[in-house]
Amino acid sequence: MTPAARVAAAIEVLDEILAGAPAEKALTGWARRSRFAGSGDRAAIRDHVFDAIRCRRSFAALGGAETGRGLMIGAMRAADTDPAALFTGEGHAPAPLSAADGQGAPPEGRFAALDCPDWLGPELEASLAPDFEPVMQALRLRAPVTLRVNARKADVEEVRRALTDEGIEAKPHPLASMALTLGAGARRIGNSPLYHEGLVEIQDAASQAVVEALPLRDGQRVLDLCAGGGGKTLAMAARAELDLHAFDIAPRRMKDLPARADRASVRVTLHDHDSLDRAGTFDLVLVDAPCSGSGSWRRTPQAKWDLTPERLDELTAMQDTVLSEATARTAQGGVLAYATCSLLSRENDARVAALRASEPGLDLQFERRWTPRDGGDGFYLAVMDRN
Ligand SMILES: C[S@@+](CC[C@H](N)C(=O)[O-])C[C@H]1O[C@@H](n2cnc3c(N)ncnc32)[C@H](O)[C@@H]1O
Repeated sequence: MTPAARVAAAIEVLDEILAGAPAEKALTGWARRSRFAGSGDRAAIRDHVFDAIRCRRSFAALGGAETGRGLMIGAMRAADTDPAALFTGEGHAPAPLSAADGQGAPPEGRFAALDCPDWLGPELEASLAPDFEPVMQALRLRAPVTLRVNARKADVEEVRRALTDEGIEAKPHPLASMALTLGAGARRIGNSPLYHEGLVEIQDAASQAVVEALPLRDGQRVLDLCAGGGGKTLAMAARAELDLHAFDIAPRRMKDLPARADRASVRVTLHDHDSLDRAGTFDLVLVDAPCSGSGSWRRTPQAKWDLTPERLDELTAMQDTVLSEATARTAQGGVLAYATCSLLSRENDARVAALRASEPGLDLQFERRWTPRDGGDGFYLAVMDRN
């Protein structure tokens, strides 16, 4: 496909997303209908689409309309490229610009220029203080692909060399000891034997840093109470000889965890409600809570625009519920760890303060925050001792 045909395809996909389709579904649907497209085309179209969703507000202003076409015109203007170069109408290119496209103008106001929803801007700014603008700018850019080397099976240097032999550039990431950030060739990682044999997992560097900060020791009985796909479960398993248990309120989210654990050569006991109730208390309980995901908006940019004040209220209520469940499952003398990939104080330290006000006997050992400026997703971690 020509560069212009890729832009035309991105416009088609973006229109579906703006009409309410989830981004992944719209991209997969387009790929199924377009067998002529190669993997390079699909990757380029995906990049156009995700870049445009991340910068939806500013690109729509620059492009003169919040449509697929307007966003792609805006994207080109944001990159100081004349859209007329690709909007030619020739072959499969988008139609030439006309009066109907409007003029476009720079986004009005600070929050619009930062691609931040107006209603959330003040709260994000209060939470991030002087980091607000640089963090919002960072959220407008693509996130790197980062691997976690499975310490049970390999070391970082050995994996880096093997990746180089496969033509995939990789370099250590400063946030976590087992993290490798991929450069050229990153898209090939899904086909790499290193991945299929469980030597590496794809995991954000700050997500790895959260697990590295946990006070894990051999022999502990540990519960990952919000296990989801098990990213942090497996990272914990690689750190120490644990008696490791996993639960998620939506059990289907854990469906790949047994196969992933096998591949990584670790053991995890999966629970349903009944077995968890019979399992007693744990030396360490990790709550990787459902949240706004504001720290990972680079990867899931649609979530930035879909979040509403009502949904944020629901999420904080869920965080309080899961934290009080987790406290009850933490042994006396044990550790309760609370993590989110949110940048909002309301979902982070404010939830910990509310919990400690209602549950006496929880001492705060430490809190840490990461933002995309550190090179990974935004994360928050609080580690508490239960006395
Ligand atoms: C941020 S995700 C977890 C991601 C996962 N830990 C990882 O590293 O891949 C939050 C998870 O919490 C689950 N969840 C929400 N409320 C819960 C509850 N009350 N108890 C247990 N899990 C819950 C959701 O289904 C979701 O899978």
